[in-house]
Amino acid sequence: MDRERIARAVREMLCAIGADPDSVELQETPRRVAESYGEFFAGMGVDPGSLLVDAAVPVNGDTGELVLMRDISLRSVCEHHLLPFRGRAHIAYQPGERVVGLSALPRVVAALAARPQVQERLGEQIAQVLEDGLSPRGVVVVLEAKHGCVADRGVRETDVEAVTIASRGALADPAARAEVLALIGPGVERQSK
Ligand SMILES: Nc1nc2c(ncn2[C@@H]2O[C@H](COP(=O)(O)OP(=O)(O)OP(=O)(O)O)[C@@H](O)[C@H]2O)c(=O)[nH]1
Ligand SMILES: [Zn+2]
Repeated sequence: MDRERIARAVREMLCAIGADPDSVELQETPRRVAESYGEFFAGMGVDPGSLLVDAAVPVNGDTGELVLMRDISLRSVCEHHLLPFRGRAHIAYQPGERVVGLSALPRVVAALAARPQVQERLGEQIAQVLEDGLSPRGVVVVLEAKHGCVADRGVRETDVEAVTIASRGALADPAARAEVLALIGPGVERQSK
């Protein structure tokens, strides 16, 4: 990633809004924003499938029927406004032959989230990487997120959460999927109310 170029663009934006990028207060801001963008978009160029390649865990056939990782932190950036959206990802799969280390799943989420995204595509991409990498019998990916562009500008709905579902194979069946959704339960914020 070309951080110098990002910093130059941020300097230009500060000028465009009528601020002085050479002031004591703002002179480090282009560099800081460039560093932040380095984090936000660290998934650019990362092959998420490679994160599953060496992640197999030998279970000698004892895969269990369902693996669910609930409440994985989700941080991404919307491609429309370059504003953050964040929340939780829940990933369930019915194993075929392969089971991977649990920590591989948040890594796949993080790699795909660290790009300009829309929530629906992010969910579909996570589901597809699992489908391709694990050959599971079924996959469900549920994302729950609050979007900066919905909360802080535009309609300014500060509490709404977007929930999206992507599913594959046996878990695309509504009855099978309902069991997973029941295990995921209501959103954590609603649980605590
Ligand atoms: N489906 C979907 N929409 C998103 C996502 N992130 C942001 N948006 C929406 O993308 C839309 C962009 O709409 P545009 O009309 O092109 O841009 P805008 O005028 O800035 O949009 P408003 O937010 O409606 O003011 C808005 O409705 C956003 O709320 C996302 O992950 N998925
Ligand atoms: Zn947006």
